[in-house]
Amino acid sequence: MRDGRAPGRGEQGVKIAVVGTGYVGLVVGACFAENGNDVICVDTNVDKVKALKRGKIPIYEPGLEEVVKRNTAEKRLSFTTELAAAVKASDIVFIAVGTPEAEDGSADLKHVLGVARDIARAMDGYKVIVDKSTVPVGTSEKVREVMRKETRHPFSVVSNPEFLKQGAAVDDFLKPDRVVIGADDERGAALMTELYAPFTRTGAPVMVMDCASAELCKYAANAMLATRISFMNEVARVCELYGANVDQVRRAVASDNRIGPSFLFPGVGYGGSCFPKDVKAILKFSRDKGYDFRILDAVEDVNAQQKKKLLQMMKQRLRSLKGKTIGVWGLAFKPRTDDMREAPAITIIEGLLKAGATVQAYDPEAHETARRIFGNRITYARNAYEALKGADALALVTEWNEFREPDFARMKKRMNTPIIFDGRNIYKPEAIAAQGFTYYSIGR
Ligand SMILES: NC(=O)C1=CN([C@@H]2O[C@H](COP(=O)(O)OP(=O)(O)OC[C@H]3O[C@@H](n4cnc5c(N)ncnc54)[C@H](O)[C@@H]3O)[C@@H](O)[C@H]2O)C=CC1
Ligand SMILES: O=C(O)[C@H]1O[C@H](OP(=O)(O)OP(=O)(O)OC[C@H]2O[C@@H](n3ccc(=O)[nH]c3=O)[C@H](O)[C@@H]2O)[C@H](O)[C@@H](O)[C@@H]1O
Repeated sequence: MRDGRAPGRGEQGVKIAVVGTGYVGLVVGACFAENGNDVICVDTNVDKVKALKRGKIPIYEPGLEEVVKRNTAEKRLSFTTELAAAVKASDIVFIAVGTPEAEDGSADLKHVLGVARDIARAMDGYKVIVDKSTVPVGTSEKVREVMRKETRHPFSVVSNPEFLKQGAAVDDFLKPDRVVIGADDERGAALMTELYAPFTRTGAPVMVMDCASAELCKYAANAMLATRISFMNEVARVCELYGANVDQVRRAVASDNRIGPSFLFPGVGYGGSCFPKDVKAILKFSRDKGYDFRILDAVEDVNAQQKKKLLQMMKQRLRSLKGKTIGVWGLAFKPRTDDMREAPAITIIEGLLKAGATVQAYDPEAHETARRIFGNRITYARNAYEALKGADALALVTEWNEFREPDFARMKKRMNTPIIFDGRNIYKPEAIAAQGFTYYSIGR
């Protein structure tokens, strides 16, 4: 302990280390500091740590820069590559490193278990080791085993899955719907409940359970949300076959209190770093025990088809894509992030290029990420209108706010032919037709 106090919340808050300073770790570290705790963020990426020390945030996440800068200035938040020193200086150590998809679809635990081993080697007394990364059921036990081999000091292993969404991460973390704490001993559970007390003043429940249940909560929640999306994408397909309007169907279905409105928007399929890999992982660890999670097989399959949907629509309506110029609005997997992991835009753009089209793309935040994927195989416009210069059609892939009410006359002037393929159903078909555009959307 840095000041000899018992672990837990004192006048200075809790001493915390967060290992892994990515989309989750940086938000978690900054927000715990915001609530008065003393946080050291650790990452092996030297450039990232250097940049953070200079106050440069490596990702785009609304509101994060302000929280990081304030807490760094007030010396509650610091950054390092030295894991051992950070562990020694902390009572609670969060593991927030990546758990990418392995070749067989399982979550690759090499980073999590490697960090657990390094933490154990650095221990100098009782610590709570908290797994924040999304990990399959049974991982807490694996973490315990790895650590027991390396240290004689006592420790608690806690599973504390994270439910934040990119683009709203700071808000989601500061005002969670619930906090899940998986703990197999009371000491760890009590310290974690105390740590989260300031986040649950508005009445959000802290749910304490065994580690296995906590680990499964995360996958069940993500898989349920992914299921709703694939379900509505299938409803949209049926709407197309019968000339029904998926917007009207969605609103009516959503108004049932038992169903609710969230995550029922049809589109170009779900992307991001989590739904695709987490659906695959739950399928895999269910199958490992001989259980076939059939619904999720379908969810995955529907999503893979849906990612190609806009491309198929363009191929069908424009006849040939060879030699055509397509303006693409939106590259990130969702608005308010620069992240393109598993983004539908990748499938769509690769398909367009393969078919011989030229792509002029615009995204408010994701150009740097996109350059690492496409290099100069596409062009990056300075604004939404520039992406339409001489375009034979617009493909709207991500529903950034700035695309919702564009200057249609200006768009038309820029385009070769005024055709819009809307992958997110953000425009009203009648209104667009009145502006003189030919308009195609999903399930309407
Ligand atoms: N991105 C999201 O919105 C959410 C992600 N999660 C889960 O949180 C975990 C982390 O995800 P992201 O933050 O998106 O990943 P990320 O890839 O953005 O960040 C991971 C960070 O860990 C660092 N790292 C890797 N090995 C390390 C080591 N040995 N020591 C120190 N640092 C190390 C990397 O350099 C990187 O900065 C994953 O399990 C993910 O499924 C959970 C909820 C939301
Ligand atoms: O485990 C995670 O990493 C996180 O995964 C998702 O968060 P995130 O991937 O950041 O973004 P979402 O808002 O869930 O969107 C995921 C994808 O679904 C798509 N989506 C979402 C909602 C909808 O109605 N339709 C739809 O196609 C989005 O466009 C996006 O591609 C979950 O919402 C978070 O609760 C969870 O913590």
